Amino acid sequence: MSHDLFEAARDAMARAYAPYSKFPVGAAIRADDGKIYVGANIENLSFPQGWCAEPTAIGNMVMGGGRRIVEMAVIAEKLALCPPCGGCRQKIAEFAGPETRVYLCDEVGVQKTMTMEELLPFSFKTEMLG
Ligand SMILES: O=c1ccn([C@H]2C[C@H](O)[C@@H](CO)O2)c(=O)[nH]1
Ligand SMILES: [Zn+2]
Repeated sequence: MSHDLFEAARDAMARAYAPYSKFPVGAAIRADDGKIYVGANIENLSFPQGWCAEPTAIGNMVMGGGRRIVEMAVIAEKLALCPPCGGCRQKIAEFAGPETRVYLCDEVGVQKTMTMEELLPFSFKTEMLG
């Protein structure tokens, strides 16, 4: 992964709105249009109404004209690694393939690389709709 994706995720993390958890998360997507789309978690006083960094980045990608995730970086301030939560894995999978790589980063750089198949094995597939 090139350094620009990591730096984009780190910059996005700095813009997180996480006054309740104090757990800022940043995400950066390199999309099929060649652009980088970023997101951070955005919390709410009504706690369940807040959302994760990954869907912010996905929303920015879709609205910006990107359609597929080529690769993605996720970073959190307080953990060595921030594995995407279950809901985020399903959301990422919608725009990714089994070999799409997700880079789990700390403030130094990429610490772990995972494929979507590793993050979300035996996932619900469109074929199952019949
Ligand atoms: O994959 C994840 C997991 C958690 N969070 C956010 C949600 C919440 O604002 C904070 C603490 O759970 O971290 C993310 O952004 N992405
Ligand atoms: Zn999540």
